[in-house]
Amino acid sequence: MTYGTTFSALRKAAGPIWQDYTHHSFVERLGDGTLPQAAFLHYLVQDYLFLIHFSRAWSLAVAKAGTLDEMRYCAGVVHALLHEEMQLHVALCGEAGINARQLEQAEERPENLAYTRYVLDAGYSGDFLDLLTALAPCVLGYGEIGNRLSHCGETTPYADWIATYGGAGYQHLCTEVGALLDTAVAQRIGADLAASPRWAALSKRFTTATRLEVGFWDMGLDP
Ligand SMILES: Cc1ncc(C[n+]2csc(CCO)c2C)c(N)n1
Repeated sequence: MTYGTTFSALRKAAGPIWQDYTHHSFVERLGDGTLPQAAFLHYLVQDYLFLIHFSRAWSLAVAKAGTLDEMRYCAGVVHALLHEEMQLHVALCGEAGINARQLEQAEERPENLAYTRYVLDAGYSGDFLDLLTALAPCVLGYGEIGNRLSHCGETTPYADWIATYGGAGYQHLCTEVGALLDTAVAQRIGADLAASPRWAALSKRFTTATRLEVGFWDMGLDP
């Protein structure tokens, strides 16, 4: 699965840490069904809090956007996060007896705090591209994971989660976010991102966010 040329370059520059994220043992155990349910629920509760902050971060992208197209696109992601992705968590946790109020009142783990505030800071202290490169590993990494797990044909209790990220709707979103990134780079930097003075900092942001995704999976295995 490829989601545009900018993502491909950033992913390559991240080196083995990208594989650590997308092939983490949490992910492999979601795929083969051996992940304990307690670990999955712990992850979902933390992820619900994560998504609240990511909704803020995509809202900040609306404010940092340079064009109406960028604004409209990011506003659409905010809507999808608040009304769709978070509802998946409410439904899955509800089945396990955890209600929405309990989700909101859960205590944030430091790994979660580190990641979400890092991304928000990228947006507050930087521009639209800084924010988008910090957001990209989250969206596109889950795209790769969902795509891979949905084709491995294993039966697992986590099939609904896999179907969400491996399904056509989410894969389409990833293609669009990849294109948003390519267009944003083309409009601000030009054809050759890797040759621009901003490459090192943008690549570092992407790699740091990827490291924080690895930390999030590690946290998931440690309820
Ligand atoms: C730790 C963690 N990383 C990535 C995602 C996936 N995700 C988060 S925000 C977003 C934007 C578009 O819906 C997507 C796909 C997650 N849920 N939790």
